[in-house]
Amino acid sequence: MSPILAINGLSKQFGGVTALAGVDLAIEEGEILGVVGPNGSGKTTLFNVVTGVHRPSGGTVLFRGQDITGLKPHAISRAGIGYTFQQAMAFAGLGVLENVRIAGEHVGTDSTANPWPTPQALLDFVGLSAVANEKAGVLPFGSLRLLGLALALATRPSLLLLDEPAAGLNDRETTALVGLVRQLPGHGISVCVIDHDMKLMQMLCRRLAVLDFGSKISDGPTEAVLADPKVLEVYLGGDL
Ligand SMILES: Nc1ncnc2c1ncn2[C@@H]1O[C@H](COP(=O)(O)OP(=O)(O)OP(=O)(O)O)[C@@H](O)[C@H]1O
Repeated sequence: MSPILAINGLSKQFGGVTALAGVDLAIEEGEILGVVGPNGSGKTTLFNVVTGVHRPSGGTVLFRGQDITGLKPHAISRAGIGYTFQQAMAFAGLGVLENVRIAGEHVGTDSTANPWPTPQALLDFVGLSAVANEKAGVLPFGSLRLLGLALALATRPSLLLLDEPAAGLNDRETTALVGLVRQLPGHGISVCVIDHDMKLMQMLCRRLAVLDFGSKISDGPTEAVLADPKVLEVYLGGDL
């Protein structure tokens, strides 16, 4: 099967800084792929280029075989790529359910069956039904993260990019999040996740790709990648 996302020779310069230096990466249909790497290795830039926040300096991004390189974020969202931010993004003054409703209005949909046909169904899925009518701004941090996931899912992605989804969550909240994300491929949603937490990545991902100074240095089954001498060298003295 061809990959849902094919990244070829992707590069990004910020002035004199090379954030991405010719990255090739494929995300397969139905997988949960992890992307790891030290601070500043280019992970968020990779997501920002795929989602159209930044234009690449070179290379291409194919989504389901279509060239989406350099398209605007709304066009990429409409094509079916969803994104959660490191900071949960919601309208603080609006209700939780209202936030999900609005997120679902501002995107196109593809022809795939919608596993959560209503905003309420999405809130049930992420476990926030009890606070449906609360203002988003009063939610505790962990719930705000779950709302961020619901907002991304409301855009009906077939590929979801998660940027440090468990940052700041306690163990119970992280376990809940892992349980939700693992269900996504069963709903037709492929996932690519960035995180520094290797335990989380081992729970979520059968495959990892590792970036270092903007280049991919390893890519394969999670256990093999974590034992790769090149990866161990990068993380020497770190938290691997
Ligand atoms: N908008 C920008 N302008 C200038 N430089 C940038 C910009 N965004 C990222 N960079 C630089 O590009 C490099 C890669 O940064 P990026 O945020 O992609 O790394 P990262 O792997 O996501 O890091 P972290 O794990 O700390 O989030 C860094 O040197 C960073 O300073």
